[in-house]
Amino acid sequence: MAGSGPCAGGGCGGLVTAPDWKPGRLYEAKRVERGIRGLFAVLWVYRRPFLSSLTWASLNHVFGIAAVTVGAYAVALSLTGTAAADLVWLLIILGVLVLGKALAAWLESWISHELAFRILAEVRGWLYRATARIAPGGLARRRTGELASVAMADAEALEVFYAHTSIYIFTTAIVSPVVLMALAVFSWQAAAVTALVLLLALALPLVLRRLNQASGARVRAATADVHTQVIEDVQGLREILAFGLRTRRSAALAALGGRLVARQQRHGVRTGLESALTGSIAGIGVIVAAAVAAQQVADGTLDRTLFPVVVVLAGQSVMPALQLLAVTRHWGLTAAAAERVFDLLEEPSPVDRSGTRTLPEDTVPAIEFDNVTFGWPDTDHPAIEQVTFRVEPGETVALVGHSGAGKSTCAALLSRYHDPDHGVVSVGGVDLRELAPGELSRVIAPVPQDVFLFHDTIRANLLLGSLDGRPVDDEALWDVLRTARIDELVASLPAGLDTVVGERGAALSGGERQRLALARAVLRDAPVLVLDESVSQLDVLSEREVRAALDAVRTGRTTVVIAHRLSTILAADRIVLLDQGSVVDIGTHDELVQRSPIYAALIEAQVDAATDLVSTLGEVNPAGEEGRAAT
Ligand SMILES: Nc1ncnc2c1ncn2[C@@H]1O[C@H](COP(=O)(O)OP(=O)(O)OP(=O)(O)O)[C@@H](O)[C@H]1O
Repeated sequence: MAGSGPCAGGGCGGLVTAPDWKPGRLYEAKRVERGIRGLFAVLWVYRRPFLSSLTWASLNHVFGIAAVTVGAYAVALSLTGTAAADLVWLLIILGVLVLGKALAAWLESWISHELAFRILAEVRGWLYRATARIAPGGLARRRTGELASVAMADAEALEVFYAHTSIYIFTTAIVSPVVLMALAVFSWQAAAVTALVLLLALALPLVLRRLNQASGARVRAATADVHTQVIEDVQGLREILAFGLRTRRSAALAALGGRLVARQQRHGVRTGLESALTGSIAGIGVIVAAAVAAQQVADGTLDRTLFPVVVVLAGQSVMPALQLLAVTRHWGLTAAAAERVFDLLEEPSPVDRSGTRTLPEDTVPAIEFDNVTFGWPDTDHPAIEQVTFRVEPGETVALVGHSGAGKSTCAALLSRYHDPDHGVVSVGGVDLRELAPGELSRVIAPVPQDVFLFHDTIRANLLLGSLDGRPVDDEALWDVLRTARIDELVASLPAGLDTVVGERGAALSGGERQRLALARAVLRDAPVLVLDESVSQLDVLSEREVRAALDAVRTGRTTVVIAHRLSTILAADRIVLLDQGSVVDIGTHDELVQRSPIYAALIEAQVDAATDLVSTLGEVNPAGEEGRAAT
């Protein structure tokens, strides 16, 4: 887009590009609602192309009004007996004005739409960066569908404002007074009547603004609900089919759709009525102005050849306002969409990222929780309380405890999804809050339970681990695959590294996804690994492979693993035992078995589960062992 059109080069190409959302000067004005202030603040950023668009829009009006006025004057002259030859010069002027109007209309439409689409693209970029800034901690309260609705539908709804409303506001403010002044030259009485009626017509939407915005907000909220449910239903399609929920979910979606239609209808009827009313007021004003002018002609205070000119000018002075009033129908929706967009843009990050400290490269740091207390937002009790433990450089520590003990909360604090309410989490002796933004991801590689793989090739998914997107050759990729014990599988795939893994890695098994995630972490070469072990059952072979991969990957790294399986617990150097958010013991497996009844109970439960599994397998296939022994 940058290379073509009137926006290229000196036009929109010369735009001030805003790398991140920074409220403009106009934004500081507190008199108007935040969403609307935000809209104008963005316009301030793009003031140069906007001014260009506004100039062409004003010229479009001026040429149009002049053309109609000249035409009306020519008609009046011909009716009063002026020879056709004497009207030629008027017709030439008329032709020039008509051509000028066409050119101005074309340029106005071109620039204003290109400007609007550029702004929408920029707003989408800002929204994306805002989402990344507050993620993942700040996103917990928002549903994916709602976010998608803001980023797509609400952002899209701003187009009307940037391509039309903003221009019409200014053309009304510029053109109408100029035309009224021209009208006053011929009849100040007609000008006064028209001005009064114009103010009345414009005041109505302003007076009803709050009503309009409230009904617009209801429509946008209902739209977001529909989007959210559609996206959730697509994401949860497997569960919907598996549990036979199709009819129930369709009915719920239909109900949401019905509510949206009802709200849109009410909004449409209300705003339509408002438009009709304001249009009628303006129309009646022109009729009254014409009546005033007719009386002046009858009194002899206005030349009869100027009567059509007065009527035309009165009509044309309200034209920009009528255009504006036509789009103010959308105002409530635009304002509500803007409110939602700026809500997200300005949502504060749950963590302050202004730290500047770095850690020396090529060192393996220790991890320390020092008296850490943290409660999740919107909860009334801490998830972990006064947690203190240290993981020495190169050591593997397993966090162990019943469900809800606080293991994942510790991992979330280590990845800085949130900051502790009290106490300090540090790496290499540096409080995580003091680390420079990129440093945390250089030093700590998280391997989550629900590994996310993009619908892309194995190579592309692996390269996500490359620091700052540095190029990595195939040999290095095979090395990390070997370390994570997944090289043989990748080599056996028809397209090798170029095999597409499917949406969310659907073409791979749970164990393979985890090993790929481990390979990605190895590629990052972060000295600290935080692994949230999958709770879902892997088959014995997969578990063994993941186990071997983890053993290889954790060598030479400080590793914190949220352990759910006995084999992982046994492989750790030390164990931190959590219970109800507190550390109740720290030690080796042997030490804890000896002295901690909670730990002993946990291990017993694991052993019982394993025994149950073995006996179930025995019942299903009593000859299995012998059969295998014989082969
Ligand atoms: N995102 C969240 N928002 C609110 N509360 C949360 C959130 N995540 C965890 N909690 C709460 O914090 C407490 C500790 O949960 P946490 O997930 O850390 O335990 P866990 O030991 O990892 O459990 P599990 O083994 O079941 O994953 C629980 O009371 C849980 O309900």
